Amino acid sequence: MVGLIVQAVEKHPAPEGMAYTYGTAGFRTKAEVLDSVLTRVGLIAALRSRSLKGKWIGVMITASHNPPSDNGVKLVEPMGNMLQEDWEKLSTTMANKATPDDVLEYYREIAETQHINLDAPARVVVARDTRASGARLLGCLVDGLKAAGAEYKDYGFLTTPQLHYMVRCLNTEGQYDSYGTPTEKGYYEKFGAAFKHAMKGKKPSGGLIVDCANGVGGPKLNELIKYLPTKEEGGLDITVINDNVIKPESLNVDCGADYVKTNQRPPPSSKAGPNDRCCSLDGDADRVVYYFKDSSNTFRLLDGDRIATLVASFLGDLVRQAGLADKITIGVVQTAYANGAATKYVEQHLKLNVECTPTGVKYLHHAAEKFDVGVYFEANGHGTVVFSDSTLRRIQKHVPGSLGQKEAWDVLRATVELINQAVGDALSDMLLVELVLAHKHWTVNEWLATYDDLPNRLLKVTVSDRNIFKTTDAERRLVSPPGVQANIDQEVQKVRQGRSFARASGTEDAVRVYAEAATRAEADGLANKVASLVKHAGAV
Ligand SMILES: CC(=O)N[C@H]1[C@@H](OP(=O)(O)O)O[C@H](CO)[C@@H](O)[C@@H]1O
Ligand SMILES: [Mg+2]
Repeated sequence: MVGLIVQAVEKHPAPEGMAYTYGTAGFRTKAEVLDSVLTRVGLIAALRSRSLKGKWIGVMITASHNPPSDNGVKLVEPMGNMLQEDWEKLSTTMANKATPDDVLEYYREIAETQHINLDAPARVVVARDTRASGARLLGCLVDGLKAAGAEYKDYGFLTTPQLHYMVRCLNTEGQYDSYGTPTEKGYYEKFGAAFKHAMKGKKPSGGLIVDCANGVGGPKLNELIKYLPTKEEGGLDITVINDNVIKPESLNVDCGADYVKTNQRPPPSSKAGPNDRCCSLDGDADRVVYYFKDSSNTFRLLDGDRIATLVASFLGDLVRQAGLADKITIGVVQTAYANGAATKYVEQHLKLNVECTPTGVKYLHHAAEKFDVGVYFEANGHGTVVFSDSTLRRIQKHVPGSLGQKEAWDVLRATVELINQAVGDALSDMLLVELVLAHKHWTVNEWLATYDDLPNRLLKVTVSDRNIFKTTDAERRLVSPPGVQANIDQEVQKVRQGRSFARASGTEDAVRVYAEAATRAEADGLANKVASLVKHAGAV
């Protein structure tokens, strides 16, 4: 093994002057400087699996919504969760080891400090999105896996959530909590059947246009459609657009969830008419946002906040109608970027608990796990619903007291199956939204009418060192640099329904400023004021 590790690391030398960090989205940067990282990640994945007695660990090669020339890699824990924080640190240190000897030494050090038996089995499952650099990076990863003596399964192209699904299925195979069959067909069958069952013959209103960002979600959605009830059977009428994976240079270019959310407009290629229901996935299909043009041709976005409120209200209704209201509590988890109107709607109208966490799916997921049913979404469309084990048992064991209760209970159980609980999944989330709209007999207009978003603005400010901006209270207040928060508070007081905060981005070299207020002019004015406070404070 020693010789093999040295050989693999020698084959993929680390470029000089690079500092890699395992961040919110794993390692992510220009694809051309990632070879050495992938080989080292192969070693880390093997160690992580060995530390968990040979449980399957996932490795996904993707850079999600980033440009085609980027790529990235992230590790997936056995139940399909994001990598544990202490292993993020080990991964970062390993990725920055320069020479084969340094790598080998650190490999042994991890084994010693983590009490890992290096002869124990290691199992790793791998997949990638459709980027041109994916095949080469897979080769670098496999060199690391082989050198560490890991058994590995390569699923080829998958969406990120599909890979999470495989990991969870492989680790629960044959157990009481078996998640499903660890094959692509198994994934489509599970979610297709759950959708059909939960729909209970309800008819969707109108068709759905799905923009797949020219990413891996395109071919996977085209496959999933084969497992859904057909249009003739009263199923969904889905039109797939931007599903060209033959030209990887078109990935995320003028299309996809990030484009739509950031630019607040449909992809230029969209031919949707007024009130046509549209949604966009991102490049690895773990995010989705809905939108439409209203009768006066105004663009209307239905983002992650809207999906969370829609789903929470539906689950609340089902739990009540099934006679489970006093046994199951539902909570909604958001970040500070959630629109204030969405938070108010959940608290005052849906009468559910809301928790706010720092940015990053791992924080939301963790907070959601504390509720019986935790609905979490970032405003940008990444999220899902998690059910605690005891809640799942309570639902299974429930004895409905009437025919009406039984109907709701049936739909509730099928809805649980439809939700990818391992991780936010654009395909499963999309089916969930379609399910709720069909059950409520709602068009996008009724969905939009549930509350009015406060006008808001998100700005990026470049400063010399963003790390001096430190926050508290789920990133909503600055504690450093001193005095800045007091100035922000003063500006917020000057506008109606004002709220604003500044925090250092975890994925870009910038400070993000968010502001919302009663009117567009007030929101823009507040954002600009706070941005200049940040700029000034960051100039030192
Ligand atoms: C305002 C915003 O959208 N922030 C994004 C962005 O994080 P930043 O730390 O804000 O750069 O990337 C994260 C990873 O994809 C995502 O989880 C998060 O929602
Ligand atoms: Mg993504």
